[in-house]
Amino acid sequence: MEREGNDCDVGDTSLTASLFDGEASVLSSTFLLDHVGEVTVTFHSDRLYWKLVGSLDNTGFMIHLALMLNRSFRILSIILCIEFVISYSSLCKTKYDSDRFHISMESVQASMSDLEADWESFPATMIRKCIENGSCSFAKGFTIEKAEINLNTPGEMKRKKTQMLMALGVEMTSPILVQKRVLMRLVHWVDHQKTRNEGQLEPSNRYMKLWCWYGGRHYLDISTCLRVKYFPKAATEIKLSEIYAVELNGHGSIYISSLPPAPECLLLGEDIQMFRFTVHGFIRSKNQPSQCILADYTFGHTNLQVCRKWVNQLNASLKQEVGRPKNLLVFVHPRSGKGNGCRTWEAVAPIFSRARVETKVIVTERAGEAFDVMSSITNMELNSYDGVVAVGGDGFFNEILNGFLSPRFKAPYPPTPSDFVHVVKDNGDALVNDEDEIVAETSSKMEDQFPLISSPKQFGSRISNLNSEDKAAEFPVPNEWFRFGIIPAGSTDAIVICTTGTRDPITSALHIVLGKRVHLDIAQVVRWKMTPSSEVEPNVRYAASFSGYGFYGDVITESEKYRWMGPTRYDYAGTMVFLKHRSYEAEIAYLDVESDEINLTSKRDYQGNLIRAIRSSHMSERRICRTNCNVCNEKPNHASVGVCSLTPHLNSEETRWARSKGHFLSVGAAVISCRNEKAPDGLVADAHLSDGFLHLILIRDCPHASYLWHLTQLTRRGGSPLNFKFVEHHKTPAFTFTSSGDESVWNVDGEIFQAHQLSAQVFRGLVSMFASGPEV
Ligand SMILES: Nc1ncnc2c1ncn2[C@@H]1O[C@H](COP(=O)(O)OP(=O)(O)OP(=O)(O)O)[C@@H](O)[C@H]1O
Repeated sequence: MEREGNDCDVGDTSLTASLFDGEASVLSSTFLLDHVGEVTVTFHSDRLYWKLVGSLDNTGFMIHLALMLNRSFRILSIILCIEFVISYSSLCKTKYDSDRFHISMESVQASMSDLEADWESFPATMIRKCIENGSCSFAKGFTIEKAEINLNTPGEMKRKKTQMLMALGVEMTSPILVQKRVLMRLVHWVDHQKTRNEGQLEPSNRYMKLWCWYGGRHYLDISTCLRVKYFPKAATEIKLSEIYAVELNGHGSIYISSLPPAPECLLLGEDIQMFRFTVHGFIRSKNQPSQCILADYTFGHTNLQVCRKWVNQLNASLKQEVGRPKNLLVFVHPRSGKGNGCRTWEAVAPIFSRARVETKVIVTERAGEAFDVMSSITNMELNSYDGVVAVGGDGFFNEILNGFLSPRFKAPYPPTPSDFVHVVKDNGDALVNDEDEIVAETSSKMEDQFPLISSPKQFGSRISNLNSEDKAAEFPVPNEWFRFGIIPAGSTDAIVICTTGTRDPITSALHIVLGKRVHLDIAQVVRWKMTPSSEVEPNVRYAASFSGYGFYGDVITESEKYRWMGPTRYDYAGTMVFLKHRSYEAEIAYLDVESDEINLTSKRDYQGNLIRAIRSSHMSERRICRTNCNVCNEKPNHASVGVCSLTPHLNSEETRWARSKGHFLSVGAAVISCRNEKAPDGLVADAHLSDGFLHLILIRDCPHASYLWHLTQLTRRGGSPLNFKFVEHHKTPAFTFTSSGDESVWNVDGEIFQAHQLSAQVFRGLVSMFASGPEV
């Protein structure tokens, strides 16, 4: 086989951080493929290999010390630092030979004479010694590698060494990228040698591991070194699934750290001009595992073809990654949250362009625009997208969701008890989205001052548009392929926190371009209203996170008056509403579903509800929703098809209507946990993204102080907001609500919805999100 390339060494040169909006940092590591010393790349004409050895430079060392000193255990830190510095300096004094063999272990030093006497016999001698002595510990990824690494001798000598290594049977034969792991394998020469004949060593394949490198001379796994824990900023291995882009960077400078013996020279380095390519990936924040931090690895090589080959091969592999979007529709709400919508999009847009995801961006100019676009877009056009991205808050996402579902999702209205006042003639069979109803909905929304629809005329034109186009192209809902993404820019961002585990635009953007997928329950909330002609008029709204009446409705109404305050308006409005302490009379009927998990007590009186609440708070400790959540992935027992498969708990044989009646400070129905920065565990810590249940939380009228205590519990991590006598918590697939006397309004995903009579149900996993659930 023609041996076309070189064995190249790569030096980790710089770790720079730049802040993203004060929340996430962008990390950039630069590696260099050349004869520098730390990372080896063995390049064959048909296959590529490299080994990366990360380095902790002096800056990293100093930062590490500073961080340690900053911690509260000062004395301990100082002792450790002293130990560290002593060990560090002693390590720095270790000699190494002129061929840059980095020997740091005594057992290896014993072989120095072999090495110095006859370099070319060194690998063979060393390997033999390893076998004979059984000293694999020092040989592991260590000694022999260095024989390979040390090919920075120019000319004839290098060729000789190469030939010798090949003669030793160390030719790399395993194709890279086969295992969907990349960058590439740490070639481990001595691992399996005992089972093989001496002299016939073959490399075993290991995932790339970055060996931290102290002082330019010592290969040490720093995470265990000197009893000081160090987590390198660069990933220790990168899976192909974690790479979102690879691109050629053209000719440019690469900073190479110097590798002279003296430690002070580590600060020195030089820029070398060469061809470069960058692998864009991410690492996880060590404090917050859900948060992804961009990590770019830039490689340089003097030969452009080498870079091209790498880029092409990596891109070819990335193309085979399933589920990655290619074309997205993006809505940007410029005034969302603190008015950062556009800036947020600008910050993440490069991630999309690097990943070669096409985006059609619509910056909204008014409330309701995203709804109009989503509801009027033809199915044919929608089919050309892999999903829709909302750059904004929960309310904005809700608008897009409603625009998407209203004209397309055909489902029965929620079930109601037989005495529910407005039983619709075809209760259970009616489909919510016929044209007449959409028009009726329009007028109702106008009445509510809900801003989704600008004018009935405009909506009328949408309907005719749908009529002609929809017949041509089908757009099934639920739709496995089509997904929603949220780049958080709002005031609360509860949906994004629950689906990605963090409130970070970079993480959300990565979840989108990497094609993550998680199913999300959606609540259908129907307001029933008598028209002047005495007809019952339903008005449907979909909610992805929370619908609340009373306190929650009053807060949203009040906060709208203070929108100019930005996100602080919720605190201000919340305080005002809390001080008023208003309760509202209502009757709630909910479907009580028999299930092992949720039927915790047979008592259904007031006290019984208390017991249930306590037990369910215990449950929450055990079954928190997370990435690959077992509860969300559980298949329902009932094998139902079509829309019925979305309401598995309604099909359960053991269902009955239970009721609660009285004065309530609030009535809330949470689809998901609704975690946010104010309520770190959310309203319901054990709510799941896709279990087909609503969490009905009824707060009965109670003394002011008790209510304050309940609210305080909400703001605490590990608090028990449901563990109160006046709190009822029911896990249900459907409920109805009827108010009497003075009325509040409903707050549906942060938007006002007026309803005196309402029925609701949840559709399990109705939509898919570009997210993977929280890493908890
Ligand atoms: N260009 C616009 N101007 C004014 N309002 C808009 C515009 N675009 C969208 N909206 C409306 O603003 C409402 C609130 O938006 P959004 O949810 O993004 O912000 P927020 O209320 O600050 O955040 P959160 O919902 O997370 O608390 C949405 O319901 C949407 O209808």
